[in-house]
Amino acid sequence: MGRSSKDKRDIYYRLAKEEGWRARSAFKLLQLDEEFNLFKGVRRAVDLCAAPGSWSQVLSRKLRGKEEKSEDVKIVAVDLQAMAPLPGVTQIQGDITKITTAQEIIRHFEGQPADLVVCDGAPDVTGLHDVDEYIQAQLLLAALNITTHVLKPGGTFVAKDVTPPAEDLLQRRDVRQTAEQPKLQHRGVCGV
Ligand SMILES: C[S@@+](CC[C@H](N)C(=O)[O-])C[C@H]1O[C@@H](n2cnc3c(N)ncnc32)[C@H](O)[C@@H]1O
Repeated sequence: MGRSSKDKRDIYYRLAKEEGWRARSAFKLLQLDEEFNLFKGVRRAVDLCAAPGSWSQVLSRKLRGKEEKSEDVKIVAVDLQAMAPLPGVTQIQGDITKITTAQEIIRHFEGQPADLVVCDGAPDVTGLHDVDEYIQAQLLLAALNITTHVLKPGGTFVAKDVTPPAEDLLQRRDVRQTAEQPKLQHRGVCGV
């Protein structure tokens, strides 16, 4: 049975279609919110590696609610790939490991730092375990570097797929961390 047939049987795949989420991964963020109350008091957020945009959809719905205009809400979404527009979400197409992309993100939060940074980054896999682990760790390092510039003290950083070296990295950066396994899939870390 092909991958897409398998996916179609997946309860979260069907639920995402029904509820209008762009990807089933929306439920990972919603589950983390149930567990950690992630969005409480959050008005400014960054979504790193955001395409096709289901986490940005969650942020848009949770932070803006039903209000047509939420002047104080700011959501910046970044990905290598272009994304279809979302209400209240500013999009940047770029590579988060590049200094120019990092600078562009940082510019959006100068003066008023973000309350929340999320990163669901997944590089293309090469099939070579060590290489893939290294690239994944580099992506997390890039996300963490950007976070140190845009996140307010006491803000929340959420990232997925942390390899053992990257966990060490978070500890070295003195980030308080909680390992969490959303019901949907993927090992993740929520640093607060
Ligand atoms: C699993 S998808 C993210 C799904 C997204 N959270 C959602 O809910 O729709 C992983 C994304 O990471 C992006 N990505 C991988 N490496 C990146 C990089 N260096 N800079 C920016 N985005 C990257 C990919 O383009 C891909 O869209």
